[in-house]
Amino acid sequence: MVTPDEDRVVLKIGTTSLVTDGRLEPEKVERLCAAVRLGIRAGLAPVVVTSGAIAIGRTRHAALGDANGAGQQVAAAIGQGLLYGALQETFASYGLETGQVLLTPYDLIEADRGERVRATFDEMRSLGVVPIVNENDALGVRNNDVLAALLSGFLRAGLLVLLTNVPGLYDRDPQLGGKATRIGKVAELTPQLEALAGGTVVAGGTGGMQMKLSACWIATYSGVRTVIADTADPAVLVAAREGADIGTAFAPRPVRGARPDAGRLWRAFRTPPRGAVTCAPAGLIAIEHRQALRRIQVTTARGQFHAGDVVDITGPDATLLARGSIRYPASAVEFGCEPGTALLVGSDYVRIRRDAP
Ligand SMILES: N[C@@H](CCC(=O)OP(=O)(O)O)C(=O)O
Repeated sequence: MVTPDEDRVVLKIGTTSLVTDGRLEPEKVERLCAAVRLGIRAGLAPVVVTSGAIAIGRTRHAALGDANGAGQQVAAAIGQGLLYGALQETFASYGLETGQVLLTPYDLIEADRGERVRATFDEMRSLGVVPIVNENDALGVRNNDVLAALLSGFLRAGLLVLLTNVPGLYDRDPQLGGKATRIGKVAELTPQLEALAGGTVVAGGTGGMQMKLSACWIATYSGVRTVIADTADPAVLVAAREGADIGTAFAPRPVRGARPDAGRLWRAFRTPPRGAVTCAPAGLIAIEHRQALRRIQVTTARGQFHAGDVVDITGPDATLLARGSIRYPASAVEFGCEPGTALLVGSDYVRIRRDAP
């Protein structure tokens, strides 16, 4: 059992907040260092997650300008050393020792790797070394918003700050024109809110607002308060920690019992569902109480899923209630299972709505 660590904060900064035309902008790096130093002086233990390796590597090697797949991974492999080297030097000029940690989500999901990751972060903290994290992109490029969210839950951080080049989440995509209003606080992230606001694209980054909202699902379901804010202010970390009105703040989701681990959250929010099962009334109650969903509590199954695949669990009106890994293939659900067979137990799924009907 890991205890919550309110002073630990994860600060994720995107490519556009550090890099312009394929080069690190010294002023932007200084602003990041200033934010981290202010946070440390206020008693926080920041963990920095930075992007930028791919953009820097593309500029360094002419053949990689618009490469995808393995070429993009090579760009990251070239750029990562340059990115970290420059960050380490600038942080040092602010009196801060840093250490580079390259991770994949699986390092947080798989138990034995996770233990070593945790030990490294704990030791860095006790030695006053600021971790500078990036995805280990040479092995496959995913997204740092999501990695930062998984890491914040894994470390039981008190706060996740996602820095970007927009001031927060808007009630409609500002790029569509017309009046868009920043949403200051989100008490509960819902699929409806995500659909409303999720189209906002962050130029130059890999994910845009949609990816940030995926990260918000993961972090808030891990019990971590999450703030999306722009990079303009070095006081951002302290302000976010104090609950000031900056960007968009997402309240952590109250969780009954054990918080979902990184693997369950990864499956619920980042693994495309291979099918869906529809609940009968008794199934709705089972999901509401995070109990096993049994065959008799399901009316229909859709999709060609296999045992272990991720499926949506929906109400009769197709409302998404939960998502998780089903224990039986579609064929067994349709024809073979005994009525009492548990298709998913409580630790196999994450409820998506707080108040399932
Ligand atoms: N890990 C990659 C960036 C991946 C990523 O999520 O980028 P961004 O959307 O700019 O935060 C890199 O260092 O270039």
